Amino acid sequence: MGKQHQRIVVKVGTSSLIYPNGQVNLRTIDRLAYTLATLNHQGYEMVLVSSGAIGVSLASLGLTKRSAEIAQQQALAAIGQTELMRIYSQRFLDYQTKVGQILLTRDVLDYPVSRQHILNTIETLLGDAVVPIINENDPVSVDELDHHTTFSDNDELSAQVATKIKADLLIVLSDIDAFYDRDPHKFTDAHPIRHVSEMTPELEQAASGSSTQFGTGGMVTKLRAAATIMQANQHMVLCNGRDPKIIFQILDGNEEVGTRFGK
Ligand SMILES: Nc1ncnc2c1ncn2[C@@H]1O[C@H](COP(=O)(O)OP(=O)(O)O)[C@@H](O)[C@H]1O
Ligand SMILES: N[C@@H](CCC(=O)OP(=O)(O)O)C(=O)O
Repeated sequence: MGKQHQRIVVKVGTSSLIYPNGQVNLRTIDRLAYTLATLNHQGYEMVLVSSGAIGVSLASLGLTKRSAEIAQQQALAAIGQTELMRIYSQRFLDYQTKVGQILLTRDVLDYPVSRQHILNTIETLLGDAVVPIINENDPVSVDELDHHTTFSDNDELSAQVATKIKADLLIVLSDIDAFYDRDPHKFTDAHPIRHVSEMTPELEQAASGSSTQFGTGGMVTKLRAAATIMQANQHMVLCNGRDPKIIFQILDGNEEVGTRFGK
């Protein structure tokens, strides 16, 4: 790895952005902004796929649990997305970097015309050294019989974006150090796997769902994202988002950090 990676997509999950007590983790968000802005100044093209709209909304409303009702969740996302972007644009501006918001549904990337418009927008933002911040457009994402607009998860969304914009690397920041041979939150003897060069049924069996309060997809969706990336002959690193400065180590070629997916 190293400097040949010029276009980087970073995905950050809710469990990195929200403390277990429900408060917004401003420390991580600040370090994320610092890291991406620094790399942007060094000439990397940085794209951020950020979850957290619902988590930030729950925090601002003083709630601890998301409602099971779809319309309620969509309303929460509508409230939280503006707050999330307010925090990001403020922090990135502290580091002299502008951000632009892009909200996507699956159909937008599936249809060639809308896909091309989105790609043009992202290219233009990157050309102007602006960091696109992408999330699913939750208030309009629904799965009905003949109308599939949802990504299963932001892990999937980040992999779709990374393949469409031909990113050199997708970095998935989670609340866990690496992909393990089984869920380390359930098994204390789990071992980290440092490099995955091909998907196997054993690896798929090792991945289970989220065991945190606010995360959604767990390792299952991260492994699916990795499969999408590897099919496109691209690369992905899964690592701990506690301190996003870990991204510097990854780009410096430190192979002891997280799990690398790809040849
Ligand atoms: N094989 C595995 N290796 C690592 N983590 C796993 C594994 N299987 C399940 N997990 C769980 O996946 C969680 C991360 O997913 P999730 O909570 O959805 O986070 P995020 O908000 O970052 O998307 C971990 O905290 C862990 O409990
Ligand atoms: N679009 C949702 C995120 C859904 C999601 O994929 O969350 P996560 O598993 O934390 O990456 C939100 O912003 O709350």
